Amino acid sequence: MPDKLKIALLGCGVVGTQVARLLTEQADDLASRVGTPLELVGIAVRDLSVEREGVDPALLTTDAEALVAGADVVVEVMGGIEPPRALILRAIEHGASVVTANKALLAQDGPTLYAAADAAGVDLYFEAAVAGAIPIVRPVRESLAGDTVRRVLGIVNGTTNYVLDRMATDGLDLDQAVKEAQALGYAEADPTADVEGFDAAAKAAILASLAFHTRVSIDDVQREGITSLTADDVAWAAGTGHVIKLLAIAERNTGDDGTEGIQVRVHPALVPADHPLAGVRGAFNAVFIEAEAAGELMFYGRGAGGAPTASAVLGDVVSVARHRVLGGRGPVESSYADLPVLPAEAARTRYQVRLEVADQPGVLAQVAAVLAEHGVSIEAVRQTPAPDEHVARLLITTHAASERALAGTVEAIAGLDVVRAVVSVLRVEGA
Ligand SMILES: NC(=O)C1=CN([C@@H]2O[C@H](COP(=O)(O)OP(=O)(O)OC[C@H]3O[C@@H](n4cnc5c(N)ncnc54)[C@H](O)[C@@H]3O)[C@@H](O)[C@H]2O)C=CC1
Ligand SMILES: N[C@@H](CC=O)C(=O)O
Ligand code: NA
Repeated sequence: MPDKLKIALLGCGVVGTQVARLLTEQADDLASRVGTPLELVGIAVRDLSVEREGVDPALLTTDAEALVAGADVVVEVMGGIEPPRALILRAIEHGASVVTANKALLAQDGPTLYAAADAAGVDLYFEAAVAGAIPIVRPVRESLAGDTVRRVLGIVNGTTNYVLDRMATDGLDLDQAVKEAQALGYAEADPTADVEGFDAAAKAAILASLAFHTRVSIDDVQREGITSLTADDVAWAAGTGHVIKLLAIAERNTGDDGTEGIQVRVHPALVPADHPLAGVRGAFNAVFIEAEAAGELMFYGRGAGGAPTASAVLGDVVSVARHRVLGGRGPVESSYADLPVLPAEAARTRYQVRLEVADQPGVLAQVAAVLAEHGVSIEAVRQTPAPDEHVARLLITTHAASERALAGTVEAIAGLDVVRAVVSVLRVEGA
């Protein structure tokens, strides 16, 4: 048994500071759980002069390469693609186990890192990369390894969930709610990765790879953010018994030509108010899984923040450290299925389409005819009063239709003389 394990920490920001704190404060407990002491031997930072609360300045270094070369376990919480990618590969080359929270890197180039870890026989763990503190990587990779996952629906971005929640509860518009999220430290100064769905898309790619035993990169994920949503959309959703959530969706599906594959997408969707995901408020995350034998499962908790994310990182550190003490490595994600990622247009969903039309006889028949021509079946139509007596507002809910059919339908409806505006088109999920 090694007399201690040397831990190198790369990055000392929101997450890294908390990882350093927990490694120091819980040193005795961690040593007991692992079977040998964990010694934090250094922390790679950009700027040595920045004061970091609770962090021993003597541990700081700007030489990340040298730090990595001497470590047993490397914890990467720098973020971004380079230098983390090169440093992780270097750590693996030196025989170190790696723990990372870097979803952007894993979603872009995970297979290179997994292959390197396999070749070197070391662990590469990343629980914090998906839904922060929520144990989801390990349950999907290990606990559900004997089952067949059909579908994963996740609220995996805390910033956008907070923003949508504030729009729903207090009628804030998007900009106001984003500013609030920034003030509370949820959103970055540049919130693009959150509000445009890139962060959720990276997590969707990782989750889909694990759930379906295949390889999905962020480029395979159809992505739409929340920036086109208005306070009116959110209020309408409530009026129809729904809440709007930014969902990461990964599901098995069959393409138009009968090909079995998967679809992975991120977009805002109407979720029925009685669905478990509808109750996920504020900056919380949740992942809802439908598996053949297990049925429905939901994992809920904090998906962001220094301490919650550090909790997931430390859990991984203990796991990989235990493997080093006992010899060998832990379970890895299996990737054998080689399921194709099906084109987005073949995805089938129910939709709510809101229209403003001329309030005159025959309008409904014209709109219904267009839907019928495109093979889109209507589930319900509701007419609501409009401020102008010559205008009617229609809310059409469809049965499941393909994205392609719906897009053609909406284009044709927008071209009708009697249609003043297509106010919104939203998918309905989880019904
Ligand atoms: N903050 C959160 O709530 C969560 C973060 N993550 C992931 O954790 C990672 C870290 O995130 P945060 O701590 O929020 O970021 P941060 O920006 O607060 O901290 C990153 C730290 O790494 C340092 N750094 C960056 N490049 C460096 C370089 N070349 N050399 C030396 N130091 C360098 C920065 O100076 C900074 O101290 C990211 O991959 C992020 O996606 C994952 C889940 C939640
Ligand atoms: N920006 C993310 C946090 C990290 O995963 C979020 O808002 O959820
Ligand atoms: Na997690």
